[in-house]
Amino acid sequence: FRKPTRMPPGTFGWPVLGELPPRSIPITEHLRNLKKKRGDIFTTKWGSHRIVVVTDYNLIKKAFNHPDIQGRPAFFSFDMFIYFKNAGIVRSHGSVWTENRRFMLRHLRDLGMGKTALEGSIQQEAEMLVDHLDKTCVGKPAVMDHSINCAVVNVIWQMLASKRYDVEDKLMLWYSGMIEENFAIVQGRVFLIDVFPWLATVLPSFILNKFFKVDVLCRNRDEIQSMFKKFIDDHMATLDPNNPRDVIDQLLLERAHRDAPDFLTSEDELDVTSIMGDMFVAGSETTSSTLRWMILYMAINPEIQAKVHEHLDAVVPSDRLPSLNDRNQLQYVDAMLLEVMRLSSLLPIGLLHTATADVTFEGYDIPKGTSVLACAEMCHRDPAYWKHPDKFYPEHFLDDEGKLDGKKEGFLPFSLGRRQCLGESLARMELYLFSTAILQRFTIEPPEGVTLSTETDPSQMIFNFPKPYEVLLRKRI
Ligand code: HEM
Repeated sequence: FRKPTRMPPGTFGWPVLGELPPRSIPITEHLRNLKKKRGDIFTTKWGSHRIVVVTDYNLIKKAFNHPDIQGRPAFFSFDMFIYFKNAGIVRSHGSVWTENRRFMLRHLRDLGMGKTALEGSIQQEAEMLVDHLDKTCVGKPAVMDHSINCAVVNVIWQMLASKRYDVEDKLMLWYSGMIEENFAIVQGRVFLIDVFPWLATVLPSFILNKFFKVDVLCRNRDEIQSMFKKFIDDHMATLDPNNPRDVIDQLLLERAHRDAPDFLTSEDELDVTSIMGDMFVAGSETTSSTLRWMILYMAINPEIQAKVHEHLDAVVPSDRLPSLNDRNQLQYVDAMLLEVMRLSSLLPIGLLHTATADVTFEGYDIPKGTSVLACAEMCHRDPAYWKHPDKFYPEHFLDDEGKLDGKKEGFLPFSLGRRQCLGESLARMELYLFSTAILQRFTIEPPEGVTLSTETDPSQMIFNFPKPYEVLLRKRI
């Protein structure tokens, strides 16, 4: 229970409990309080997990590039989705992670991530989204949720399985509902099992189900697994090795070299379904929540919205959607989007890494198995990097000549280093194309008499999701 002296300053707190973060204040505020007493790098303990917290941008960069700080902690609510095996990308480690990550990066590149090949499918979704909002939300207070999720999820469906679903499609509604339910459970009481993993083995199943909703998570996981398996079987039955259609085809062709062409080992099958699940989970709620933040910040900052409209109107004719070709002339819009990501800090503490060997870092010991936590939101609000840390100020990302400066010190919404977000280019492209399509068509306002707030729920530690809100859309073109 006692912290080894050569670990960074701090304490392991109470026996068994450690120093659990209070759920009544935001996690960044809690860590900022500890930093004041302990410094830029310090030790804490959440239940059974020893954690080294890194608050300084340059130290985070160094830590997350360290080859032995690339593992993931064993968290029940994460690992149950891969049946406690080493599979997929987000939660895998060692050679499984290296191979799967390399595969996905290569194929996303081949499919044109960050370039123009995906542009058409994102624009198609953007057009359907604005048409849907036009029909259902104009002129009255409306909640922006399912249709935005649907547009973003369709981009992933198209990329993985050459499929898309309408906003009212049963499968889309079922899938979105299930993902929403999983996020709510994972950010809730199940955190206690994450930090005290032994609870899962000692508590009777009726308590695990009643209080932690473990049965709901397991049911959702198994249903998603069967759906993915069906897609894999359909792809296997129609696969043309000379003409791969999508990521599933590419994955099957890659795995087929290992065995017979129409056969996947159960290990490979779990790996393929886990990669699919990772792309959906990591790539949908993140992007759609950032879009919801953008809409909220635009409603709250009408002068900035007016400036975005001015830039869009000057560059893009009203009879077509904004495209990647316009992007160079719409640097203010990109700066606005980066500012949305800075202030919202969707993943305030990123995803935890783990030391896979004993590491010496900055003169301190980080024993094997210790987690390393990067304080992204703290960097995003640090006055050392930002002129107006708590203000919505797109100029943070523009130089004196109004040119975009997107690689700012202190900015890490996609994390840094070897495990940096794999979908960053895709996410940036989606945020740009969806946001410009929405802002070209609509003006966003708070409903009359309503003051919108950017406050988040402090009990949600992993994601800073915007609280549900309503806005008023007015048609511009
Ligand atoms: C605004 C949108 C997004 C944000 C803010 C975001 C942020 C992040 C962050 C902070 C991490 C953790 C990196 C680390 O462990 O250090 C991450 C990992 C990851 N992201 Fe994203 N992400 C976004 C969109 C996407 C998209 C669109 C995809 C793919 C379709 C994606 C796929 C992944 C994957 C696979 C990982 C795990 C990487 C690994 O463990 O090697 N993300 N993301």
